[in-house]
Amino acid sequence: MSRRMEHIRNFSIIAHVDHGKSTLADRLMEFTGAVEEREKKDQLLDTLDIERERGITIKLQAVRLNYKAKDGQEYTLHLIDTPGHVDFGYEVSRSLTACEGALLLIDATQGIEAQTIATFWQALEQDLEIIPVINKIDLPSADVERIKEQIADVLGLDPDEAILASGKAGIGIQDILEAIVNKIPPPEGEEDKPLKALIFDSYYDPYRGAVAFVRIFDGEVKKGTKIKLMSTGKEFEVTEVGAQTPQMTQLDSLRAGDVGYIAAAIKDVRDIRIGDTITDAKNPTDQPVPGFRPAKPMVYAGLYPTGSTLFEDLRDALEKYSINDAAITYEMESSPALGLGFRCGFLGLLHMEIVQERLEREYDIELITTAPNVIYKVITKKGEELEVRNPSQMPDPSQIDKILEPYIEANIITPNDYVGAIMQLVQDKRGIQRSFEYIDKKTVLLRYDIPMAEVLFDFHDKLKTATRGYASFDYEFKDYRPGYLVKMDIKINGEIVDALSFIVHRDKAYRVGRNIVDKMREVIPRQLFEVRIQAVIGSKVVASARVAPLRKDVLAKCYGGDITRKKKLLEKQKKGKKRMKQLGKVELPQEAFLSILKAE
Ligand SMILES: Nc1nc2c(ncn2[C@@H]2O[C@H](COP(=O)(O)OP(=O)(O)OP(=O)(O)O)[C@@H](O)[C@H]2O)c(=O)[nH]1
Repeated sequence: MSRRMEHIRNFSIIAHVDHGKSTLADRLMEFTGAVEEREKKDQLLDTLDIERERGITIKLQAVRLNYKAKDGQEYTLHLIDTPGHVDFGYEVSRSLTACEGALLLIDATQGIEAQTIATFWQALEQDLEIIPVINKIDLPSADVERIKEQIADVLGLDPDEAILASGKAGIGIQDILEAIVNKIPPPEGEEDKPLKALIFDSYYDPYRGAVAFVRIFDGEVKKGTKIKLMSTGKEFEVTEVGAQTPQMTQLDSLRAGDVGYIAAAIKDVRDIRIGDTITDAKNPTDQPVPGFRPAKPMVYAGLYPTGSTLFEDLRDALEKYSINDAAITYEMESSPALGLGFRCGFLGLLHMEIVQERLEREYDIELITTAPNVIYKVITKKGEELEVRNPSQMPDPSQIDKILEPYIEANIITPNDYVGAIMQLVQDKRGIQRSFEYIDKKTVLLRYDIPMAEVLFDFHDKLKTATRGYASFDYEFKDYRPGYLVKMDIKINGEIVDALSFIVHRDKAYRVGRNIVDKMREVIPRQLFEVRIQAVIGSKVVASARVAPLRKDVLAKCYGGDITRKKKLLEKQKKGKKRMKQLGKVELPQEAFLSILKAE
């Protein structure tokens, strides 16, 4: 190891949502002079507006800090940010691979929560040096002793090693920096070996093209280096390397142990795959960083243009949008009911919401989204295995041997008073309890296997309601298991609307069918004729309802006189129509497509 590398430390901050990660990161930058107080913007690490609004970190980034330690030495610290949501779990694991250590932040008023444990395990798997930090000790309700017990009992770490801190009040900041320098080992690797760089994040920059955030394990990269992306074999010439300080700052080179960015006039962000290894095209490494896997969508939904948006507008918007989001997949799909649109794959529901919101806001697109669904695997009687991403494409039951559905492994942490309510809720979601463990006198860690389809929509909300917001929840994909599943179709005035078909467990089919038609009756506006809604399995009607026809024309109320009033009324009607889709004669609002999700 070179002397230079002895003075580098690479670390992340891991925490449950809202335990104060961004605030602490800002404080560390401020303390080390990376940002002046006056130029400090609200939470610098979260760049996109939408993230700021939602208070969630989506894109990983890496900031270089210079710290003069008490031992008199100058250190280069790389703070690697990790996304705070379960949809981005793979990205979290990749950014941890780029580090040698992690600060495990625990809110002193909340204690250990589900995501604390999930990220702790991820950090352990990567063999990171973990420094526990008890945060928000400035709050009167901080209970440091309780947190210390949890650190010992649940995480098996030495509670005396925990640093007491407050990102907000600026307490313990220097202690944290000293611990980073003294406890986290410097990076290993060799500058003389062929280039080996792990991509842990990417983004699209209008000037630089697609930019890769990397950790260099071996070798060196600089402007002019011909690089190769190992998963695809594609080659590019580097135009710029640098680090965020936190501004994008150009450097002469990045060498073993460093963290920074590489730009190489790459037009498509999909060429920069998170987890992939970059090497020198002329002198390649023989061993990529292990653990690469392509981003895999877990949830699919149909996106269809509506209102004044045309199919071409949506296609253009998706093309532009996906330049900046390598995780989204989309392919054209044609629905007899909705016309031309796209079947899009997302990492999870949050990812889907973000995409939808950004398409609407940044590209001025009006959309109808069909209910999201998981990917089913179908084993046919002939023994073939099919992947079904759109329920309406489920093969005929006579050809199906088995349908398999994805399961997640969920961790729920809750005060013991709510255990009964949670068990009830999870049972209703077809969950299977795996373990039950007290993590302190009043707090329980429950582990379940639950079909992913059951937690897709409102599980988190229901859990929060059932526990008055006290329980926390985290999950990861586990495996595929056979389920007693059937396809349910919805008929509107006798016609099946393919975009409303979905897969349901046989035991719940009647209840769900009933609830859906009732829900749809509420949301479908009255029209000039009767609208009949039926839920059917094959040819069997499970439930039905009707929306009575409108009697009066809306304008009839105006007695033909007042023009402005008439205009206003028409205006109002137009607005109400915004997210409607015409199906033959019937108009369906967006809510009707999502009724399925609320029909449990
Ligand atoms: N009293 C007090 N409040 C804090 C402290 N640190 C953060 N907060 C507050 O806690 C809330 C969450 O802080 P963030 O820094 O946004 O938390 P985060 O963990 O980055 O949240 P995500 O990015 O959503 O994961 C904010 O309202 C902060 O002002 C602290 O040390 N003391």
